[in-house]
Amino acid sequence: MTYPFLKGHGTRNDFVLLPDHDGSVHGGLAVERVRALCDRRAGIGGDGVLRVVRTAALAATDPGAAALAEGAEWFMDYRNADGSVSEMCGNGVRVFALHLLQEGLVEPGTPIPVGTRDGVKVVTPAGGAPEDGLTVDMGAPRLVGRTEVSVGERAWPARHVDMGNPHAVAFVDSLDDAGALTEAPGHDAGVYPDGVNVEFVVRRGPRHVAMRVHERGSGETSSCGTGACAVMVAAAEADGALGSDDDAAGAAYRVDLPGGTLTIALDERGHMLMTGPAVIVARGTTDL
Ligand SMILES: N[C@@H](CCC[C@H](N)C(=O)O)C(=O)O
Repeated sequence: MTYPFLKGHGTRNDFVLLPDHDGSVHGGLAVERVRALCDRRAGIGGDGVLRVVRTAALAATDPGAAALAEGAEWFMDYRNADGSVSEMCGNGVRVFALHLLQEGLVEPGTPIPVGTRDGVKVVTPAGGAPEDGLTVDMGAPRLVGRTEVSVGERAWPARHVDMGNPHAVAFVDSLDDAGALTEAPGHDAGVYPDGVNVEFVVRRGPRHVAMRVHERGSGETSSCGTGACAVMVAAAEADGALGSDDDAAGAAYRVDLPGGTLTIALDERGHMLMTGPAVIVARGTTDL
């Protein structure tokens, strides 16, 4: 059986998109199929899969997820490259919205609500061509507690940030300190029973940071949108810019990643607004 796919990326965090509007093709998206599609040598290659399904159609197989997406016609059913499910993908949701726009599945020029397992995220073209920039209302971050991460013999204090999915943000002296990142960094399994995305961060200037990320379920990636938001809020907190006179509200942080740059601001509601590019690079059919 062959079925359609697209390939896209946001700051080089890359995804295989599977159109499955009525849920009839990939209803129970199998772990093995996700792994085969994401395989960089034997498959299409990607950090994850974005199944494009109508929320109404998802209700038949995953009523819990569909209930979280009330009000959104389209649902981003996200899987990591190892087949595991995550609540949210910040780069993925921009690519997903671009796909909806390019296929005429949503009204151009209006905000696009996208259902996710972390609720509805609203995506808006930032001005100009949508490929150049889309802004996502990522909702309010939760600063949960303090923890520790490690690579080999080295350990760092880390901030536990919940962006719908779990993050540990560690400030380091150099991005090289994290080494090759071929394995998941050590972390407290009591704090993160379902695994964690780990960000290593350095300062580049006022409201300007750079980071690397090891993603749960995908390994080191070139970018992570939820991770960049977690880093921004940890940096703003460390700057004393949360809830003070020098409030971070409205002021954007620049977050450099190996795959590009994301801009993240906190609005007056405490919601994070993440802006970055999205690209569709290929489309075709596959029998993987
Ligand atoms: N790359 C994504 C995050 C994808 C999910 C993550 N690996 C997890 O398991 O939580 C992003 O851009 O946010």
